[in-house]
Amino acid sequence: MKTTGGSEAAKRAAGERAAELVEDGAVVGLGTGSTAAHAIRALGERVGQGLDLRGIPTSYGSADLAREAGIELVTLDDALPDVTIDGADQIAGFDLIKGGGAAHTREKLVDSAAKRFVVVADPSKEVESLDHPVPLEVLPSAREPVSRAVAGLGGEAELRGAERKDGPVVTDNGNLVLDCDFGRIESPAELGDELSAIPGVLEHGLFVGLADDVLVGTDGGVEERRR
Ligand SMILES: O=C[C@H](O)[C@H](O)[C@H](O)COP(=O)(O)O
Repeated sequence: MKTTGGSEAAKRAAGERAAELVEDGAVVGLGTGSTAAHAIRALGERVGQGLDLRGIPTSYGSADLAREAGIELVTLDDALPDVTIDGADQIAGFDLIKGGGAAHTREKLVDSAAKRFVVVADPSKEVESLDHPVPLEVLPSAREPVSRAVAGLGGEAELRGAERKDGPVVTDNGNLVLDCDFGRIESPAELGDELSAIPGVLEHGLFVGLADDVLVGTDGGVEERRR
C-alpha cells in the first residue's frame, strides 16, 4: 500500500469517522490509498460487530484489504454505492486531484456512481489552488501522442516509473500513467474537459464537482465540510 506524507493518526481519524457514517444495509464504494485503508479496516470491524454491508473496490489493493477485513465484495453490475469513501492527493475546496496510487480511473467510476462521495484526508492535502501534477491513465500505445497533446495545453508529461519493477507503472487495467505538471491550475473543470478530449486518455485525476463531504483528520479530531 502506497503511503504519503501526512500523519497516520490524522488519516486514521478521518477514515474511522467516515466509516461511522455508513448505515446498516449500505453498499459502500471502497477507495484506494493509505487514508481510505483506515476506513476499510474500520468498516471491517463494524462488519465483525454485525453491520450488514457490501463493498465495491476501486483497485486490487482495496479489494484485497476488504477481503482481509471480512467485507463482502460486489461490482457495479450488482449494485450502485450508497456512499463511497476515498482519499485524495490534493484538495482545494471540493475539487480534488487523485491517482497517486494509479487507481483514479476505477475510483472516478465508483465515486461518481455513489449517492454520496466522502473524501478522507489529512491536513497536508489541503491547498488554496490545485497545483499537483495531474495523473492521466493512457493506453500504452498513446503515450507519445498524449504527451505532445499535454505540451500543447501548457503541461509537461512524465511517464510514471515503477518502484519495485523495471520500467513504468502498469495500472490495474493494463495501462500507463503520465503525471502532467500544469503548475497552478486556474480552472480545473476546463482543464479536465480538455484532458478528457485527448484520444488515448482513459481518465484524468481531476475530480471536479463530485465530492459531497470532505473529512480532514487532525491529531485532535476531524474537521467536516459538507457541500
Ligand atoms: O490512486 C490513488 C488514489 O487516488 C488515492 O486515493 C490517493 O492517492 C490518496 O492516497 P493516500 O490516502 O495514500 O494519500
